[in-house]
Amino acid sequence: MSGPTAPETGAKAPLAPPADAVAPVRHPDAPAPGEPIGSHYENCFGCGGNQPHGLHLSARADEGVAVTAEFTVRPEHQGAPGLAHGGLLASALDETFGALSWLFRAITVTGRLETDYLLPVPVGTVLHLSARCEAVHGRKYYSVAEGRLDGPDGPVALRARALFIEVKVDHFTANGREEEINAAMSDPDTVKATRAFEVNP
Ligand SMILES: CCCCCCCCCCCCCCCC(=O)SCCNC(=O)CCNC(=O)[C@H](O)C(C)(C)COP(=O)(O)OP(=O)(O)OC[C@H]1O[C@@H](n2cnc3c(N)ncnc32)[C@H](O)[C@@H]1OP(=O)(O)O
Repeated sequence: MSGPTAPETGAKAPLAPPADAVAPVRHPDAPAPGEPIGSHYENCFGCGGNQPHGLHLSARADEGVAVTAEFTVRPEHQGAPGLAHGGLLASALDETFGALSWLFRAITVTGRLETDYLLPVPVGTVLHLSARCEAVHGRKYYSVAEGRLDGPDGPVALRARALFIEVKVDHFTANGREEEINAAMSDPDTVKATRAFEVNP
């Protein structure tokens, strides 16, 4: 019987940008600093309003190529009694990194995500997240994030690095289950969010 395979080492492994990576550019049509970044999909576990047990994370554009986000840890998010599940906290970071797409206006998906857990996060906490893109290399976007307890200046509970990879809309249409793809394509809000990326390649 074969067991899990470790992540690749070598070219795919590092989360530090290569020496010839460039600084990310804030798109001229990016939301203004402080402006909310709406949900990209109502059924998204991270930001959708249609997921009763989802994170309901709300993100805002920040200065530069950066975002802030908040979510409240609820009882359905527990791992140990009264504490948030670690994988769920990684989801919150993942969603926050995903929101950076609206700043540089390219659709990106998680290639790699690394999280340091510094403090336990109790149920009831309002987790304040922030993410910033540091560098771009071709289709690869290198970013950092952190999560603080109960305020933007609260204790740091999470630190993360991520590599997101740019994809086109057909990444979703070719791979997603047909019934959800068809429903999404008939939802004007999802189509509008998708078009924003298509007309700004
Ligand atoms: C109709 C409805 C529309 C809806 C419109 C919605 C739009 C808005 C959605 C936003 C959603 C956000 C939500 C939160 C973010 C998620 O949660 S996204 C979901 C989780 N992530 C995924 O499912 C991704 C799964 N992985 C894949 O699909 C493929 O591996 C990828 C990432 C697309 C890459 O595959 P590929 O396009 O064939 O590219 P590939 O040549 O392998 O790699 C490109 C480069 O990246 C590097 N790379 C790739 N993977 C890795 C890795 N794991 N580690 C290191 N380097 C890597 C390669 O080495 C290569 O480097 P270079 O050679 O260019 O230097």
